[in-house]
Amino acid sequence: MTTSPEQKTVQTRTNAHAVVAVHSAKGGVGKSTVSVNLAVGLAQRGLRVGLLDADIHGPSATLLLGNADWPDPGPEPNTIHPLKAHGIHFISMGNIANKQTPLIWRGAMVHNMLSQFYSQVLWPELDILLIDMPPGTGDALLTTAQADPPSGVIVVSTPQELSLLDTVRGVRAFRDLNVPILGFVENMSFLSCTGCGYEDDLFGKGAAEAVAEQLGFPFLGALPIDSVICDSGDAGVPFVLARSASASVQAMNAIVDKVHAGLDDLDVLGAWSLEWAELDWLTRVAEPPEQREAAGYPLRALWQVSRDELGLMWADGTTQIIGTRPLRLACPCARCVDEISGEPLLDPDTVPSDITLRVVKSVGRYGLAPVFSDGHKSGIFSFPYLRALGAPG
Ligand SMILES: Nc1ncnc2c1ncn2[C@@H]1O[C@H](COP(=O)(O)OP(=O)(O)OP(=O)(O)O)[C@@H](O)[C@H]1O
Repeated sequence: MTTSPEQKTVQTRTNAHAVVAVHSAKGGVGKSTVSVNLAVGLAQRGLRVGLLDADIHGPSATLLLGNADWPDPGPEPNTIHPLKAHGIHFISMGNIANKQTPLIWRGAMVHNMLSQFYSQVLWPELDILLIDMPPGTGDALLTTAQADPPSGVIVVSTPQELSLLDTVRGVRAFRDLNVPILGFVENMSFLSCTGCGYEDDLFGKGAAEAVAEQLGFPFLGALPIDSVICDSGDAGVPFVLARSASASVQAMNAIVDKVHAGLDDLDVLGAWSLEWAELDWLTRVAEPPEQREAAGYPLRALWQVSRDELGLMWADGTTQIIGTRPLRLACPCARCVDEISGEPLLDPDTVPSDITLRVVKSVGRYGLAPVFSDGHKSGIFSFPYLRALGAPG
């Protein structure tokens, strides 16, 4: 994965309690099919769901959701409203590009377009924003991580050896960005004969599950090869909406239930944050929901000590005070630290001496994501990393 010089901080208007990426390192394995059905399935369970189709070269959401309308313009120049379909909000290049437009774009153009999906789409408040990632581990992955660091990633793979090799590569890329893997979905797992029910393990059913187990990640479920999945995709009606007892609909619903339960476990839906203030900072204290402490959450409170100092109280009662500039200089994200060598990439002279914070958001159960006043926000600071940053105050 490379950082091109054109890449800049991405401003975002996303307004979601949780951002979850759906990724497959290999193309055509059914990642968009899983994304769309997961989004609609979670909406059926009462969540406010958005879907950002980040596959700029090969957008699918427009077709799979059956809405090819142009987005309505927003009240401010260069802003648009997301589209709606089957109870979710979504945006896709397929709703913006002319069908005849060849989508052969350079990395920087993809980055710019994707950044606009974050900065110019007027997302409503969402419980969860799913990002349908393009295949591979290219620039889109970095743009996504910079714009709004995902709380987790769902990995989609078919069971073939070749697909799994790529999948492991993709998992490493997310691990380097400190994004936790929420689980694996095995698509096109087997072929079931609608006549006699005979199952043909065409590609080696269970291989993706075995890899998930080997790597220590949850397995979310397997989807069969089913013409209903393909036909409903072509018809723009997600198959999870079918009121049928078919094996694929049941399997998809089981996957949605597991993801839903996983979001609760990760506490991403009960996300909390601390808004920073220029004045009046003594009133700025944020406390995580009480039940978290019982569940072993390591942080008891977060507060603004002064204009440029952040206070943390850990569950064992110790407090720690960290200056906002040292915090910015310690950012562990892929733009500030070389992913492979671990060498620092951030030039300290580029960090303003009077830097402060705008907001500090919780990320799952494992850390905090600060948004700094210079616009930088791609760093996820795990709790152990934060604790190691400074002696208790
Ligand atoms: N389990 C399945 N059974 C039958 N057809 C499927 C299944 N999963 C996906 N498909 C079909 O395979 C095609 C590719 O699926 P999809 O677009 O979801 O893959 P993708 O991984 O997102 O592709 P891309 O790499 O282009 O982003 C679509 O026509 C879809 O309907």
